[in-house]
Amino acid sequence: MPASTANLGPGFDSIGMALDVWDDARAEVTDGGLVVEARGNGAGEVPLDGSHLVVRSMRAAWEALDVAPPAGLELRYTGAVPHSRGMGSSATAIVAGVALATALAGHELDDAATLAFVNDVASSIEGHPDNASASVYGSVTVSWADVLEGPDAPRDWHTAVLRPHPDVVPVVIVPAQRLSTATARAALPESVPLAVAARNSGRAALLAHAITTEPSLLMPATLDALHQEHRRSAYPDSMALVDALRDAGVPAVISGAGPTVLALASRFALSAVHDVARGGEVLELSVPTHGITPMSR
Ligand SMILES: Nc1ncnc2c1ncn2[C@@H]1O[C@H](COP(=O)(O)OP(=O)(O)OP(=O)(O)O)[C@@H](O)[C@H]1O
Ligand SMILES: N[C@@H](CCO)C(=O)O
Repeated sequence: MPASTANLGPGFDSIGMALDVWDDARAEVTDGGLVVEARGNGAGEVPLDGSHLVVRSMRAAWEALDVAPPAGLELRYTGAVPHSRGMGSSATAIVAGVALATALAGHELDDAATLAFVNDVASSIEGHPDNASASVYGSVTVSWADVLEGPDAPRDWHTAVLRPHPDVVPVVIVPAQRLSTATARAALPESVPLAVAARNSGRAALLAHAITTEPSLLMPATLDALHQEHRRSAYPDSMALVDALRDAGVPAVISGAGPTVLALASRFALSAVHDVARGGEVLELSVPTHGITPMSR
């Protein structure tokens, strides 16, 4: 399962993009007991019992499938996605759990209906679909729920997959600082004025056009009115870097709930990103055109 970046500016809780950093998860049914092994990012930090996020996600998937969990389970997880940085680690882990459980229940992970199920269940567990859908499908994803109103209404999540323009190079600048999504979400207002929502809708629609077809419009297309300014005090250094990159002509945003910064650089602007972002961990990535990748043993 790949990492992901969410929002891309105005696509709050809707638009995501897969990033070429991969977690690896393997599971085997056993006669009894639970064994969890965690390697790489998260090792020594995440619980190794039934409260592990992947195990919880597997249980939720079996419940949604109306399938009894097996007597025993061995889970081996190797994490490359950094935790609590804005690169979708929790969604990657949730997608892994739902995908593994669905495969163990006998469903083929390259089947469109199975992927739609994994996408729906994983997005429901995460609470918003932007990261999960990108990890499921790869590429750029636009996700929506069947219901438009009522925060507690049951949702069925759906996703359209867009192919990013080949000139768009995602560059992430990953700070050492961590920020949990829950903390970042607590900084957001309950509601916004209609005029602000309308302006943001226009930018989000423009983003879908710019990232697929006309990258020269990415600067106006990545301007967000819903979340970044409200969270500025939670990641002041990242916002200063976003501002500096935009001043240098590079479309830059906060990646997900931060504090990682995402620059959507054209191939010609990569040196500008490196000049402005000097000091941070700068990773030039690609966008995988596939998400969950089943591997035979
Ligand atoms: N591979 C994993 N195994 C177990 N738990 C994980 C794993 N990956 C993430 N988590 C849990 O999710 C938490 C991070 O989730 P959080 O939503 O705060 O950040 P994120 O998903 O990395 O960033 P963002 O949602 O902004 O992209 C970790 O602290 C850990 O509890
Ligand atoms: N849309 C989410 C992404 C992080 O999980 C947010 O910004 O809170």
